[in-house]
Amino acid sequence: MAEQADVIVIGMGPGGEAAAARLAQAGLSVVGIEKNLVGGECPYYGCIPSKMMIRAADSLAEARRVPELAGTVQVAPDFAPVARRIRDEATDDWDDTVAVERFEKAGGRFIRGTARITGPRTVSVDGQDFEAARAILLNTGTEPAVPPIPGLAGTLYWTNREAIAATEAPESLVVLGGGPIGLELAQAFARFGTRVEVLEALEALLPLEEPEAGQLVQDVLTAEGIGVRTGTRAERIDHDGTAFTVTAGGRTYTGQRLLVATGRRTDLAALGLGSLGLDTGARTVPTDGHLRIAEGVYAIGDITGHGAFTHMSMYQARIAADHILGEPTTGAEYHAVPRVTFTDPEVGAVGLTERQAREKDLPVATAIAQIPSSARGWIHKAGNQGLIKLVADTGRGILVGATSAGPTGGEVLSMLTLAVHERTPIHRLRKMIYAYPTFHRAVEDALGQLP
Ligand SMILES: Cc1cc2nc3c(=O)[nH]c(=O)nc-3n(C[C@H](O)[C@H](O)[C@H](O)COP(=O)(O)OP(=O)(O)OC[C@H]3O[C@@H](n4cnc5c(N)ncnc54)[C@H](O)[C@@H]3O)c2cc1C
Ligand SMILES: NC(=O)c1ccc[n+]([C@@H]2O[C@H](COP(=O)([O-])OP(=O)(O)OC[C@H]3O[C@@H](n4cnc5c(N)ncnc54)[C@H](O)[C@@H]3O)[C@@H](O)[C@H]2O)c1
Repeated sequence: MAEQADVIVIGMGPGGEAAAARLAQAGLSVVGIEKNLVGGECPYYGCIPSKMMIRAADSLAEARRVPELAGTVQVAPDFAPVARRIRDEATDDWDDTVAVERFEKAGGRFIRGTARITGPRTVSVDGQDFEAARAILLNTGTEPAVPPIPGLAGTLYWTNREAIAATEAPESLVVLGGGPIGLELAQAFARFGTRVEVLEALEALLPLEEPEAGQLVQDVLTAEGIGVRTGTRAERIDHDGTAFTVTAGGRTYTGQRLLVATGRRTDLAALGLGSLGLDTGARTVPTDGHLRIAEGVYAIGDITGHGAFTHMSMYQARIAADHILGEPTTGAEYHAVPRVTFTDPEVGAVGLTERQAREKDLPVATAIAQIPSSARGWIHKAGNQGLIKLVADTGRGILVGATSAGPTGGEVLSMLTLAVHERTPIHRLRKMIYAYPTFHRAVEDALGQLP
């Protein structure tokens, strides 16, 4: 006999956890099922601990800038406080007791296990059956995608999970993948003294973002002593018990550790989506405006393919929960998705890149302002690399995309996110007052270059 609930939440990543708690607080009976840790990738292996590592690494980089600005300083990196902070403050030693109790206090029923959908309303968890009267909500996220490179399987390579749990910075590290995970961790470890090589298969770092941003990050990483090889796909991995050797493009790269940061994968087949008549071979699930994938079945987060970000998971959770509760909701909009890669300089972006805008056949104009040429960038001096790039739709006279790279580039992004989200006319943006001397005044410089 299946146990009844109003809502069954499968996978409690950031959005699933938030939606499950909200629905329970609203008085629905909610079963939340999680096979690993409540909260998902972000608090235990992703955003939060990686940003703690980056915060510490950036403090070292700032200290190293002192000679150019303010005298002398001796820098002796120690990874122990970072590892301790990640273990004690971020992850509670990878223990989710507090999160489980928070959900239970909200009125939810928690089940630890791997769930599988068995029908439009039914779910099975390791032999235990549940039936949802109102909705099933999927938030099962992604796992590291490990490419089938000869020699890799069976070695003790790192994914983000092992890198985040590191107790010391390795002497040397080869990073496969020049996306956000690879670059954030490459720079953080390098600033602690690790000798780092980054191998990226495509011709640019951060290939999904503007090429100017990828080039900027490549220049900065190279200047910091990180080896960056673009257009370099790993062909073979050897491990002799102490070091990894990666063969790529006729050369070899050696590291005490190997970080595989080559993207993420979903496993929709294992979730039982076939029982809903959905394509189990797909990497993501198509959702309607209210995040439904079938009548009474909702999906949120990375599996929806609208951007693998915690803020996307939380945004979609709000809409799905509103809809399940029958509250008014306008549906999801994706024209102004912000994202920030927390390298130094931070690379923030929103909406379309120039290439995406041209692929949509929009009448496109672009403008770039360099941060070092702005008053604040010039004052800032050491560590001032960055740029603002705007992508305008000249037909509608609005910004459809923007990149903000630089010191606090992710914070400067906020005004650009608002402009793209609200489709604010460019002539209105030009009439705003921009505080002097801020980094965001470079936005005004770039606006001035648009036709
Ligand atoms: C190193 C790193 C750094 C990142 N930094 C940032 C950042 O700075 N900012 C940002 O916005 N994003 C960042 N991300 C991305 C972010 O972590 C994810 O987008 C975020 O966690 C949202 O994912 P999700 O909601 O889809 O679910 P996830 O967080 O992936 O959680 C899904 C949960 O579902 C569970 N699950 C899966 N299948 C089942 C099943 N069948 N039964 C029961 N449970 C199941 C899993 O165990 C997991 O706990 C980072 C990711 C990584 C790896
Ligand atoms: N700050 C943030 O918001 C943040 C930080 C980290 C991760 N994330 C999220 O997590 C997701 C996954 O990040 P990611 O960096 O793993 O994935 P990604 O897909 O963005 O980047 C992976 C990179 O690896 C390269 N690659 C693939 N196979 C390769 C090979 N064999 N050899 C060398 N390079 C190879 C790809 O060309 C790509 O550039 C991102 O899409 C992002 O949404 C976000």
